[in-house]
Order: sequence, then C-alpha cells, then structure tokens
Amino acid sequence: MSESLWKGCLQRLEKELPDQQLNTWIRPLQAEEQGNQLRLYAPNRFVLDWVREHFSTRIEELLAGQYPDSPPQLIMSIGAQPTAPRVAASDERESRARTSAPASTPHNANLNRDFTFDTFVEGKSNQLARAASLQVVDNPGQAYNPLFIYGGVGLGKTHLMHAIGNALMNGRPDARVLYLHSERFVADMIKALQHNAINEFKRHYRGVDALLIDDIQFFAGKERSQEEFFHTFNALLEGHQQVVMSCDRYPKEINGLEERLKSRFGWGLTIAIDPPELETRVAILLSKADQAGIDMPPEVAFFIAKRIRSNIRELEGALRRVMANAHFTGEPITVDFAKSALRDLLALQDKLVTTENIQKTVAEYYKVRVSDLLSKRRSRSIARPRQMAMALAKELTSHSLPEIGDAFGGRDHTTVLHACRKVQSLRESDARFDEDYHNLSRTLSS
Ligand SMILES: Nc1ncnc2c1ncn2[C@@H]1O[C@H](COP(=O)(O)OP(=O)(O)OP(=O)(O)O)[C@@H](O)[C@H]1O
Repeated sequence: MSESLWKGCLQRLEKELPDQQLNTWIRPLQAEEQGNQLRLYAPNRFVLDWVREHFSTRIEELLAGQYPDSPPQLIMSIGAQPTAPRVAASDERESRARTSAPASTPHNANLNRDFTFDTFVEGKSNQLARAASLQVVDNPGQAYNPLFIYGGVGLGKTHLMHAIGNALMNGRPDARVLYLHSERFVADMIKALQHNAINEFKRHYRGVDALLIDDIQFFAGKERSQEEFFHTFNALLEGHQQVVMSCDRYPKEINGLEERLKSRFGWGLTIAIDPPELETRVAILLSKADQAGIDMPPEVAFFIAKRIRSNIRELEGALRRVMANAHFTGEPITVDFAKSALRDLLALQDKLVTTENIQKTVAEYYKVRVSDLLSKRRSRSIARPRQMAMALAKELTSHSLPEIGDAFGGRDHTTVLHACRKVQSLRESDARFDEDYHNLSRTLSS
C-alpha cells in the first residue's frame, strides 16, 4: 500500500473542511499504514469519538476512492503511532507544529499562526493588554495568572490570545498550549459525561502548560460547566500553569456566572481592550493591506478608518471589499473608489450615528436636557457635556465643523474646534472624563 494513503486523504479533507475543524480534529491524528489497513491514532477520547462520529465515513470513502478494488480498512484508537514516521499534513507550518508536539498531549494545532504579536498593531486602546500578554509570555504561570482580557466584539482579544500561544510555542516547542472557545469546553464536558469519561476530560484539561479560553461569557447560566471549569481553573493555578481568558465584558458584569468564579477571575490581572482610536485604525488598515500585498494610499486608509469605527472586524470587512472591487475592476484604489465600493456600508453607518442621536445620548448620560446643549448657557455643568457632544460629533459623523456648529444652536466653527481641543486635553489629564468619552463612543458606535 502506498505510504501516502493518509496523505491523500488529508489533501482532500484540507479542501473540504474549514481550517478550524482540520486543526481541531484531523491534524492531531497520527497515521500508521499496515497491509490493507490504515490505523488512525487520536490523542484522546474526545477527538476519537468526534472523528468516528463525524469524519470516519468520509475517510473511508476517500480510502475506497484510492483503492476501489480492495478498499483499505480504517481502524481508530487512542494513542500515538508506535514506530513509523508521522505522515505530515500538507500545510508545512502545521506539520512543523505537529512534529514538535508529543502525541498524547493536548495538541497545539488550534492556534492560528497568523495571529502573532508581529501582526498585532499597537495603539493606545490595546497597549496595556498587549504589554500584559507579553509579560505572560516572558513569565508564564508567574506574571499574571489568570490574565483576563475583556472588551467589545472584534477588538483583538482572540488575536492576542493566539499571539500568546504562538509566542509560548516558539519559546518552547514542546509546551502544551491549548487554545479553545468556551463552547468547546462545554461540548467536551457534555460528551465526557455521556461517555463516563469525566476523569479523562479532567486530565486532558489539567495537563496543559497554558490554557487559553475564549469568550467565557458563554459559561453564563451553565452551572455544571462552571463547576467543572472552576475546578480546572483552580488546579491550573495551583500548578502554576497559565490561564488566559477573554470575555466581552468585565467579569463582575457577567450575569449568570457564579460569584466565586467572578471573584477568582480577578485574582491575576483584568485588563480591557478599548475600541481603537483613529490613528490605530489607520495603522491597522495599512498593515492589513500590506499583508495582503496591496499598496494602499494612506489617504484611503484614513478615509475608511474615519468612517468605520465600530470594530476591527468591520474595518477588515471594509478593506476586503475595497480590495476585491479593485481586483475585479482593475481600477486604482482612491478615496472616490473606496467611497463607491463602500456605499451601502457608509449609508448604514451614517444612519446609525447622527448629531441628534449624539446630543440625545450625551444629554441622557450627563442628565441634562438636549435644549441645554443647544442653548447659550455657559455654566460648566452644561458647557462640558456640550463640548463632549461636539467632539463626538466630529469624531463619529462626517459633518464639517460649520455643520456641527449649526446643529448646536448656530455656533461658529471655531467654537467646535475649541471644543474638540478641550475634550482632547481633558481626556489626557482627567481619567474620569476619558472614561466618559469611551463609554459614550462605545454606546454610540454599537
Ligand atoms: N491591534 C490589532 N492589529 C491587527 N489586527 C487586529 C488588531 N485587533 C484586532 N485585529 C483583527 O481584527 C479581527 C477581529 O479580532 P478578534 O477576533 O481578535 O476580536 P475579538 O475581540 O476576539 O472579538 P470577539 O469577541 O467577537 O471574538 C481579527 O482579524 C484580528 O486579526
């Protein structure tokens, strides 16, 4: 039988399955080919059951496709392939990652190799989270344990977690690093309970050097999973094994999560990622365009970044759309071109953030009336919210300074400019004011 029997299957599966599934279920398998048999070894029972249930029929079909006259027999078990060299996945990077990982350890393949510190653009909004993540890489299990990263959708939490995992693996290729979404933890646990394999489940998750677990808000309301995670979490911390968690909100704000978990999550370092400011958005766009081999004029990046503010995933979506349009039409990427390519998206955005909406939201936040913001009153309790609203209108809408002045009771454009500068300097000198700004822009952009 050909040595490349499993390789042939892998090549087909790589075309058929999304990367996530390949990395989680298929690439961790080891193959041994003997006579008319293909033996596949799974690193643990979960992988074994999952592959049996979801992929074995397809693998058998692929085997039969290669030897229609005498289809090879597929045998699956837990363990490591005893002698022969492993059959490498066709993706070279994955194959390198696998070769360095002991077979029976929780595999490292669910790390996305593109999410590294090198591809993570630093800005004010993510500086602390990035610095803390680098500390974790330098001193895993010691520096900040657990590291809890929270922030809105699409702001780079997952990217940072993978960057930690990849850097840990680069420093110590035999490190047992496990990245997973909380949903997977829950699914594995249920499966383990069904199969009476909870001890194996425990061993699996407690045997890692670093557990990177994403979107833990998913545990909300799932008591049994929380219980299990609580014990896993404690065991890891006691063993000085690193835990990194991400969540879409501050731990104390997760409804349906046990108090003891909330409090324990705060034992290490809890750190926020905020929505990126304009300069960071521009830098991210330029960096992503560069990675895609596109020469993006800075003024186009600036235009897109100014108009798409909600999160980086949306920013990437807009960039992809512009690049695809340029590719199909062969036209150069200019501001006008981007404007036309993003027409629908921008119209939607404009509808969402209007000056009226900003005035209303700011007035509610500071408990003043909208009419006060538009009035001539100059007391600080009114002037500050008014300046805040003007600065937000400049940042979040595409209106000009005179247009914004008009919308605020017919003020001059220099008043708006002054408000923007004042807000900028207050944000730098007054942390509370800066937090107000972030809260408001988050509310308005979501
Ligand atoms: N600072 C950054 N530099 C470069 N790319 C970034 C940065 N932050 C986020 N991204 C990119 O934005 C996209 C979304 O990021 P990511 O998936 O990490 O968000 P998230 O915070 O985990 O969101 P969710 O809560 O929805 O899972 C990814 O493609 C990521 O590479």
